[in-house]
Amino acid sequence: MGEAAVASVRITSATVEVPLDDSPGRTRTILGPVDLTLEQRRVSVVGANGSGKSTLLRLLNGLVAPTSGAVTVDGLDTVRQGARVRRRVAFAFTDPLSQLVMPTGREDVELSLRRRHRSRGERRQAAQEVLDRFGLGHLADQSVYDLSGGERQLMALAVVLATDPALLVLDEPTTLLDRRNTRRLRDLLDSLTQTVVVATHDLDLALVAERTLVVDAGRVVFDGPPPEAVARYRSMVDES
Ligand SMILES: Nc1ncnc2c1ncn2[C@@H]1O[C@H](COP(=O)(O)OP(=O)(O)OP(=O)(O)O)[C@@H](O)[C@H]1O
Repeated sequence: MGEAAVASVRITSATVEVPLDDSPGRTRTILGPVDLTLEQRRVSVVGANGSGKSTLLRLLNGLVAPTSGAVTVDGLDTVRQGARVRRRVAFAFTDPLSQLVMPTGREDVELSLRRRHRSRGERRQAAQEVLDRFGLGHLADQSVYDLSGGERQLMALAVVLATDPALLVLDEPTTLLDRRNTRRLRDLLDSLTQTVVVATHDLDLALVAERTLVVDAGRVVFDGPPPEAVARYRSMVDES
């Protein structure tokens, strides 16, 4: 596999507001304003529960549209050019069952590959290669409901990586993984040529990045080297 170009993400004065249930017509700002240009191959995002990490991540492939401001990936606007953005940006959800829509992993990987390989035979072969690369070949035909949580999480990752996206966005990818599979996932991320943005509560995983964002109450409160970011986040947790 060749050295892929690093994806360029630009977030300009972006806010995300949601309606207030008890006050019709009024909104609450859950993120922003955020101004960021991400051009590193590995970016991690840390922050407490409810701080806004998932919302920030969801801006990157248009799953969430900014209420004000704009988000572009490689110059493509996530709202106006959403379909093109989503072909470049793969999003892996915390809950793998949000990702796995077919009865088996093999069928799910084949579904991911439907645009790339029109012929059934080619698609089957390409799917097998993806499954083998992830060490999931032996689980390919098992019902996704019968996989363990960790196996399911790895299968969901194989499904999103099958299309070879330019940018991979991972929302807490290790929550269901044991130590061995966490290490496997870390090695896998290491081996990827794609740009990866990962939100995580696993601070060891957060450290395997070139840049780390700390999110607190909807704001990016620190943006810099991972060790400093993790230290900053730890001190915030200790103070609270
Ligand atoms: N569609 C929505 N409508 C209302 N509130 C929302 C919506 N999406 C997110 N929120 C709220 O915005 C805040 C940030 O949520 P978000 O999921 O981004 O946090 P997070 O940092 O990813 O949390 P966690 O670590 O628990 O996954 C939370 O208070 C959440 O309840």
